[in-house]
Amino acid sequence: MAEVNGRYGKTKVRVVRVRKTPPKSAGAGPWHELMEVEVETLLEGSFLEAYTHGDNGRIVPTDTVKNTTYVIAKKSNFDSIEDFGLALMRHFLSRHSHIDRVTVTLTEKLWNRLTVSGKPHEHVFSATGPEKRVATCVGSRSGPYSVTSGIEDLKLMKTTQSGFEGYIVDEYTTLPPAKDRIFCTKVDAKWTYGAPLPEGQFHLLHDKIRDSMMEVFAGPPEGGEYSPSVQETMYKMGLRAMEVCPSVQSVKLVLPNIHHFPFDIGRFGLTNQQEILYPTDDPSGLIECEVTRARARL
Ligand SMILES: O=c1[nH]c(=O)c2[nH]c(=O)[nH]c2[nH]1
Repeated sequence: MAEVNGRYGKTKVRVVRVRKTPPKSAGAGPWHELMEVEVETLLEGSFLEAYTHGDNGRIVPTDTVKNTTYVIAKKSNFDSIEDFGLALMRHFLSRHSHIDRVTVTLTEKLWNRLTVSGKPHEHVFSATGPEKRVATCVGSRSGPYSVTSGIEDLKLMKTTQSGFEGYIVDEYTTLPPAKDRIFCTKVDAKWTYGAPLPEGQFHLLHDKIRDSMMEVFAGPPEGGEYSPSVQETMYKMGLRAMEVCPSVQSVKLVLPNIHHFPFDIGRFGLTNQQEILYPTDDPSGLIECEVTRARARL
């Protein structure tokens, strides 16, 4: 005997939504808002006879999943990818009683409103990147809905106030201790909200959490703050995110350490105080951390 489990849906559904609202001032044109998002929706439920017997009677076609993504984009007046994902998830759970669980994963490519002659333009935007906003919304019939939000591909570099010393030295160690080095990384941060979900607030919270983590990475504007390792800095970033947003239950960070080696200009009679460097993409350090809120004692 064999057991079967399966889920299916549509991936890489690309949606651009232009939200059109009335002019902000007399004589101005309508005010547009732009969102570009790639959506993946996966369904689980009582349709396994499609796998075992070729019976498609309980299959919502993946083509319909794609079309529904565009319809919900039009019908639901969402402010954030999280609210879009929740609307899509709720649609499938309420429409089809045999669907038990829906997972919607959204990746937003960011656009900035263009400033022209010092004024924000009503309907012209410039692409930013490679930073992306991401979210995964999971809804099951039996349990609470869950939302994990995050940032991917945000490249950061700190040109001082970082070092790495005091590590294990053995016969294979060549790394010199550093009191001053470059700290360059590409932030992948994911945080999970607890119940009740902050629906309608995700956009604001994203900015608040992102800012709080950037503040920790950077330190104060004058003088910054010394980072003794990627490990310590990312732990503090996770802690701060939970501090500024009480509904965040855990934060997971994955930070590569993108190495920048000082180029040896000493050979030419010049000194190099972390001024002339060569970056290497491969290999990089890869450092992960998950910080979870301690449960209150009963
Ligand atoms: O912040 C760092 N953490 C490490 O674990 C490590 N290892 C290494 O070679 N350089 C660094 N830097």
